[in-house]
Amino acid sequence: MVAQKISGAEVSRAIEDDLVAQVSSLRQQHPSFSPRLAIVQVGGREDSNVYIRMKLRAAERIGIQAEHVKLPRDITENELLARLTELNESPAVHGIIVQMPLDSQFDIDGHKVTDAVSPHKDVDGLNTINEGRVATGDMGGFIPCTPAGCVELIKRTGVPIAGKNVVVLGRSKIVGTPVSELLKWEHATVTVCHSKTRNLSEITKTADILVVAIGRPEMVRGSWIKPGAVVIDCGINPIPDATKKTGHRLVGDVAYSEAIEVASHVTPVPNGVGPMTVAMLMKNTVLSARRQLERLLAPKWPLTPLRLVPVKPPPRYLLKIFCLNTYCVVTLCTWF
Ligand SMILES: Nc1nc(=O)c2c([nH]1)NC[C@@H]1CN(c3ccc(C(=O)N[C@@H](CCC(=O)O)C(=O)O)cc3)C=[N+]21
Repeated sequence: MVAQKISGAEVSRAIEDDLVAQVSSLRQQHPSFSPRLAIVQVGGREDSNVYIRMKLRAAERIGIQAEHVKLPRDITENELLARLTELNESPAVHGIIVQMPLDSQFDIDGHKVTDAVSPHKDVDGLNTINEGRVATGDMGGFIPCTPAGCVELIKRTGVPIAGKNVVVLGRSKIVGTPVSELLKWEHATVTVCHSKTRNLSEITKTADILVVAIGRPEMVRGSWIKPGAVVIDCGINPIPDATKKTGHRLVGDVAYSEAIEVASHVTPVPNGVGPMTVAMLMKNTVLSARRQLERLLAPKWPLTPLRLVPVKPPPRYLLKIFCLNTYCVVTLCTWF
């Protein structure tokens, strides 16, 4: 049996076409409105540059204004957090992502950074609030892009997820953990494996659907895969290849040529999960823009007049003086 290749490139194009239509209908209703995405990069990792370029190009194709906020390697944590606050507060920005991993001179806490992005603009779905929503089955926040792309690809195979045995290799914040939760809420029975898991290949052989995100080139061999399984490969590993102009080529975490002989469906690398990550980021950005527009236009009566006046509560000492005054006046009035 030779597996079917699941083309992420094709599916992501279809998603983009749909987004183009959504953006143009938004523009028709509100001509001055444009969805806007800020991509924050600390330092200049070569792989991040490539991914960001992919995101900028996709945004341009769709009609999303993307802004590449490039910050130096020696930026401090506080400066970075301040920059994120500015973007959170800017009404023109609908989506914010901080490209991971940070290429910083300092030891910046990645969780703190992703949590500094407002949950309303967290189109990467990495804020703890959005992660928590996904974990508890509330899909009303933002769903992380690579995991959302994986689920979309599985659904497009037509293979039902409910009741299936899913094995996820990897427990990262960005892929392994959220993809296992999404599939759990799609009613699969999910096993999560990681670096300390014993008898890995025995467990992967039980998977009807195998999702791999471990970052080791071609680690999953054909013999690890159950015949007829769906295999989703999230790995992107450059390996030296003298025949290429760049001196390297990309391989996944799965040995593709072996998997294709055993599985029913396999995602290739490149043109598998990678383009889906980008498409889902664009989808979340358009969703975020629409939500923010709706919030802006929602009728706020009877609070509207109050909102028009920026009311600041008076300082405590003024309140005290006011109370004391009232007390004196009332007391004096009762005396006379
Ligand atoms: N906060 C954050 N959000 C991310 O979404 C995020 C991140 N950090 N860190 C790194 C990963 C990786 N990632 C990819 C984006 C595009 C391709 C992509 O388009 N890949 C092409 C090939 C690209 C190439 O030629 O190198 C493909 O697979 O066909 C892959 C991977 C986003 N990531």
